[in-house]
Amino acid sequence: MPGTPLSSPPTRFAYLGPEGTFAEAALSTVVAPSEGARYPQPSVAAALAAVRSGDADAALVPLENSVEGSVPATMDGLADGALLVIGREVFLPVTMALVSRPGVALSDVRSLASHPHALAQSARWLSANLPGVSPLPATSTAAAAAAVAAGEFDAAVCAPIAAQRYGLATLVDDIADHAGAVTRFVLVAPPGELPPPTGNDKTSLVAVVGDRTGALLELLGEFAVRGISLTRIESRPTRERLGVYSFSLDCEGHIADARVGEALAALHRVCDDVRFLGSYPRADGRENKPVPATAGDPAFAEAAQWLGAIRGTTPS
Ligand SMILES: O=C(O)C(=O)C[C@]1(C(=O)O)C=C[C@@H](O)C=C1
Repeated sequence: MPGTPLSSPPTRFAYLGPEGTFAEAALSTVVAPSEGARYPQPSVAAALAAVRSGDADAALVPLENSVEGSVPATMDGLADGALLVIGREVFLPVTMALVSRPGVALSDVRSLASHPHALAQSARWLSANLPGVSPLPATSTAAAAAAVAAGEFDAAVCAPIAAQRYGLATLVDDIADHAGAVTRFVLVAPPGELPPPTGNDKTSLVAVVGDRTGALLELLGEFAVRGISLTRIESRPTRERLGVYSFSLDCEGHIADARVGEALAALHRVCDDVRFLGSYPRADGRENKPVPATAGDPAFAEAAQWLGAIRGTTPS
């Protein structure tokens, strides 16, 4: 079937670097550090570009966080440019450590940096405990740790592994405002062969709806009438003009399932544009909702046969 990255296993992996990011930790859950080559990139856009140019086979990029929401660079990077398809999702629990050079005390911290998502996840702690310090954005949590090691800032918010990687000392080992935060990463690659259906899959897509009454309801209806549950939906500007949006969404099921295939075909008819971003095994430890008997593959096959018999195209 046309479409997944992982049938010829990727061996060259791009990820949001430098070494010590949460993205690297997520990649290690997909492929052992000893297997394959890893190419840390300065940004999500650069990681996606490395795959599009053929310098890497696949990229592991953050898609959303349970506290801070979606990662716009990934949403937009997958919605635009040459098609990249998700072959796998990874959920990584994230712990935010406050780190500094050895010998620096919390009371010495005058400057601090991290990835905006990490700063947002620790915002309350930082304003309560470092009220005079204005946090500065870095391209990643590990980039902030490396900058602290280089003397550019006094402290960084990063993964505990980044402190080890850059020889930093941990001032406070967990400053996250919400315990149990999780970041969802996706492994993307050029279209190839799809991962086979497992019975517990998700499908991702981006749909651009026209500026007309009921367009979003129409989009949602195509899923609802086929018994398909959505697991995420959010809007992004298309950047064309105000009022025209694309919807990035995940639904339960695999494109090989009749109901999902038919829903996407219906979207293709009613939306201005639909980009299929992959069907892959669900990895958040949850089970897809039971599919009503009227929405299962046998029901679709039986209905197609019934229609074919009426039209005289298949035997009754
Ligand atoms: O900076 C990193 O370490 C990343 O992997 C990026 C990222 C993100 O984009 O959300 C990943 C997980 C954390 O939520 C904070 C930052």
